[in-house]
Amino acid sequence: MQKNITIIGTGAYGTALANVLADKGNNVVMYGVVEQQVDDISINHMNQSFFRDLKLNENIQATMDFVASLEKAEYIVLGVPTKALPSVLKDLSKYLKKEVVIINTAKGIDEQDVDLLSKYIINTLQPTRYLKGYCGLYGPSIASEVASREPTYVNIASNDIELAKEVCDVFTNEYFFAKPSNDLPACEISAALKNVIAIAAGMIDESGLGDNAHASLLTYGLNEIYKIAKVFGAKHDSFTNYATMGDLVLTASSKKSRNYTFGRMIVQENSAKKAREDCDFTVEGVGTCEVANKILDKYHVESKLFKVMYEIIYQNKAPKALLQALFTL
Ligand SMILES: NC(=O)C1=CN([C@@H]2O[C@H](COP(=O)(O)OP(=O)(O)OC[C@H]3O[C@@H](n4cnc5c(N)ncnc54)[C@H](O)[C@@H]3O)[C@@H](O)[C@H]2O)C=CC1
Ligand SMILES: O=C(CO)COP(=O)(O)O
Repeated sequence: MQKNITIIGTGAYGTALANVLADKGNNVVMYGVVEQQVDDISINHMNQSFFRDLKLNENIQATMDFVASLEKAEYIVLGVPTKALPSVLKDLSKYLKKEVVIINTAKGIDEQDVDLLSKYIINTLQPTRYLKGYCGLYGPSIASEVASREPTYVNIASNDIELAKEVCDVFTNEYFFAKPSNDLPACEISAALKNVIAIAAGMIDESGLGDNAHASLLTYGLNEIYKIAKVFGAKHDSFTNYATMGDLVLTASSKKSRNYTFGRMIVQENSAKKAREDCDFTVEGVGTCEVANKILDKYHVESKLFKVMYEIIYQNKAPKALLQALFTL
């Protein structure tokens, strides 16, 4: 049945998911803060800031009016980067007037409490009494491929498995396949941490270490992610699904990944500081690397990989320290 869905954010992923949901026959409204993107979507049925001349589903509407965008919403997709969530949640708390299901796509960790992002979102919205349920959508899904209607599998994770199944039905169409998971901590911690491994993979590949080293890093990285996710209650069985292994393999191997590309820039410029200054696109792994370091301290978890990535990105350690940490005795 047709659902009323509002997507917050007219960026790459929000737009790709708007297309998925509209192709399924849902009513989709996008809320954006960049006038040129909002106009491009509603007038030209394109979002050329991210997808050049790709034609989007013509039924997608876009607006800069936050209150109007929420009017009919039954489901709200959070399609903004982690750092934009506090302001979006503040506005939602103020303007929500009816019950909604929240579907978060931001891949991050709550920096303030060093805890699950889902906890932060739920705790912020629960006092409104309009939070009907919460899911996270994670998986190997480069936005441009999703927008081009290339086949993609993701997990919809929720503590309420019946809700996860319901939301899977809302998203699944002939090229986008959503599968339910009840392991929110595994899916969301992995979705965040894999971006740091993707930066490391870009560094390893740009250093010309070869495919063996690349695969070794991914294996090492998946084990380190599990070690950290366990602290939040993640189950080992969940580490072969789309949100965990799938997204790690993709993001740490694809030249279309921004985190991976940023890792290559670090080696090209021989400085993470310089790469950060030159980087003008969203790289969630940079912020996540800092919170990951706080997790190691707070929960007394040891991780050579996350530690050295923190030192490289935040403490000016030379990029070659990654190779020394992982590939020397
Ligand atoms: N791009 C991709 O392939 C995928 C991205 N993701 C995740 O989705 C999240 C969003 O990423 P992207 O869409 O790629 O980022 P993006 O950089 O393409 O777009 C971010 C959008 O958020 C908007 N925005 C920022 N603050 C806002 C606010 N307060 N209110 C409304 N809109 C606001 C910006 O105007 C921009 O349109 C990230 O956490 C990312 O890791 C997940 C899967 C795939
Ligand atoms: O998370 C992603 C694919 O699933 C997108 O990765 P990047 O943010 O590195 O482009």
